[in-house]
Amino acid sequence: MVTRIPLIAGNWKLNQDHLQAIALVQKLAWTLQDGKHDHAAVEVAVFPPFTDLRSVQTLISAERFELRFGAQDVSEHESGAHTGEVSAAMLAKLECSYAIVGHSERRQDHAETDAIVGRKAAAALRAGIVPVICVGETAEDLEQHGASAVPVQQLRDVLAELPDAGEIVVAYEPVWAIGSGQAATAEQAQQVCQALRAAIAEGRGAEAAEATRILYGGSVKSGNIAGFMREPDVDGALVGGASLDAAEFAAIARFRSHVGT
Ligand SMILES: O=C[C@H](O)COP(=O)(O)O
Repeated sequence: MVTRIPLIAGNWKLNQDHLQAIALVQKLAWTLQDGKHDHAAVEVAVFPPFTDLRSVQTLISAERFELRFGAQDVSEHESGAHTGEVSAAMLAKLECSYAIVGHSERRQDHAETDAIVGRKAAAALRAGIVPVICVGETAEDLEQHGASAVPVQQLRDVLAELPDAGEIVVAYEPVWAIGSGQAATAEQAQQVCQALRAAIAEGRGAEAAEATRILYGGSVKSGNIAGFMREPDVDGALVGGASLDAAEFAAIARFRSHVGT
C-alpha cells in the first residue's frame, strides 16, 4: 500500500508584494521550526504571485527552509509571441516544485477550459513540475447535478490531455466554499475525493490513483482541517485566505495535533 504524504498548500492569490512575501515566508518557516514541524511527514508549500517567486526561492535556499513553493498558474506555451505568459521552463529554473492549474478563479476570470487546463498541466509535467489540478462545482452545479458529476468530468477532460506518466496533485475546490467561510463537510469532501480517485484510476490506472494526492480546498482553517484529514481520500488542503496568516497556516499544517480532538 502506498503512503501519500499529506500536502498543506497555501495559495496566496493576488496578495503580498515581494517584500511582504519574504516576511511571510520567514514567519511561517520560523513558526514551523518552533513547533518542530516534521516536513517529511507533512509537506508544506506556498504559492506566491509570480513577482515574488525569485525572492521566495532565494530566501528558502539561503536559509535552508524545508518549505516547498510553486506558481499559481503556468503557460501552456513554451516560448515565443505570447505576451504576459510565464513558461513552465522558467518556473523550473526558479526551482518551483508545483504549479496550480485550473483554479476556478482563472476559469472564471480568463475563460480557461478543461482543454486549456490540461495543456497547462502537460506543459508543467514536461518541465518536471507537478501540476496541482483544480476542479470543483458551482452552487448551481451542485443543485442540478450533485457534488461529484462536474468535478469528475472536469478531471477526466484534463487527464485526457496528459501523458500517462508523471506525478500530479488534484485539488477539489467547490466554488461555493471558496472564500465564503462555508466549507464543505468532511463527508462531502470525502465523497467527491473518492469519486475523483476513481476517475484517476480509469484514466491513469489503479497504481497512479493510489499514489495521487487529492486535496480539499474551500474555507479551510485550523478549526476544521482535522475533520478533512480524517477522511481516507483527502490527502491535504489547498488553503487561500488562511494561508496569509503564518500562525494560522502553521496551525493548519499541524493538523495531526488536532486529529482526535
Ligand atoms: O486556492 C485556494 C482556494 O481557492 C480556497 O480559498 P479559501 O481558503 O480562501 O476559501
